[in-house]
Amino acid sequence: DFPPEDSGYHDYGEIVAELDRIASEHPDLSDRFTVGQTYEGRDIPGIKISDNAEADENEPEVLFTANQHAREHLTPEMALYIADMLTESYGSDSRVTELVDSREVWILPMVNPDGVEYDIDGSRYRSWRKNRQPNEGAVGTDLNRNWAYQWGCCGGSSGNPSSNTYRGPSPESAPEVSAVADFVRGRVVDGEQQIEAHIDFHTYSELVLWPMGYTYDDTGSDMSRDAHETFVTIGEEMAATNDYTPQQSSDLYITDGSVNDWMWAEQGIFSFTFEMYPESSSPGFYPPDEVIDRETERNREAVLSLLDYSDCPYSAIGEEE
Ligand SMILES: CC(C)C[C@H](NS(N)(=O)=O)C(=O)O
Ligand SMILES: [Zn+2]
Repeated sequence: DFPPEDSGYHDYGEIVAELDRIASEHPDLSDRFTVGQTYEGRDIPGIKISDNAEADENEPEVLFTANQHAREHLTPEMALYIADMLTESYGSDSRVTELVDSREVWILPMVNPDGVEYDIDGSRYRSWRKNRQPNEGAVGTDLNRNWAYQWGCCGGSSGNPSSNTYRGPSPESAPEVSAVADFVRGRVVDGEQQIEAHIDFHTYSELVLWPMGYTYDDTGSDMSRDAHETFVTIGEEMAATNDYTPQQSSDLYITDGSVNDWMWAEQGIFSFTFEMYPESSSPGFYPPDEVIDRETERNREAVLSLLDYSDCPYSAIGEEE
């Protein structure tokens, strides 16, 4: 568990309990689900938020994922905030009500629970990033280098099992990545991916990032000019609401096998990364729990804006689909 002074953060059991609480308090607006198991056998928990949540209605879908990286403990709090905000404000905030009625929202607050539990199970934080899957002589695959698009292509990951950016022995070798990827592939209905947009929450640096990550090029065979313009327009609009810095992922550094590149290039999903608070290494990965409310609420408008655009992202640049 977290130390007493950080008891505001939720460990794996507490995240599951919170999702169960939300589902029991709002049975008409939510549906609990699991996308699969981690290496150590934990269920990867999820909640769907929508009116008639149990039904698959023909509405645009949006996915929020968090905690690919174990030590980034502010990120499951962000995902929990979204689930709470959408259910609590339903019926009182007309914008939220409209969005919940017309969208289907999938939330996976803790994609790497094995890593999270390992990070917090000692007398001090371990600064653990990867999952807990053993490799040759070292433990852990970096989930955000294990996705199957351009995996290991471009020097944006490591082939050394002890590296913190170890890409794994093969794409989707991490059960956590294959479980989430399978869930997303499962949202292709009659050949059409129902998920339109996605945010993967990380810490830290206060950035809004969009693909591609494996190349510095703005456009190419996997990123048309219209798609690039749409990413930039929506990304900059979201950054204007939370005062993060908007940029292409590769402007930060080259990554290969990242979730954003796979979501966009393989599934056509407008996929972003939010690097949350703080801006710099103090307090870095372990801000005090007093910042949770402020730093999750800070992204409220950005989340609502993406939900808005999800019925037609290209409308951001005045185009039809
Ligand atoms: C999304 C990418 C470009 C940045 C991310 N940074 S983090 N969250 O690991 O510090 C990462 O290295 O995976
Ligand atoms: Zn991260």
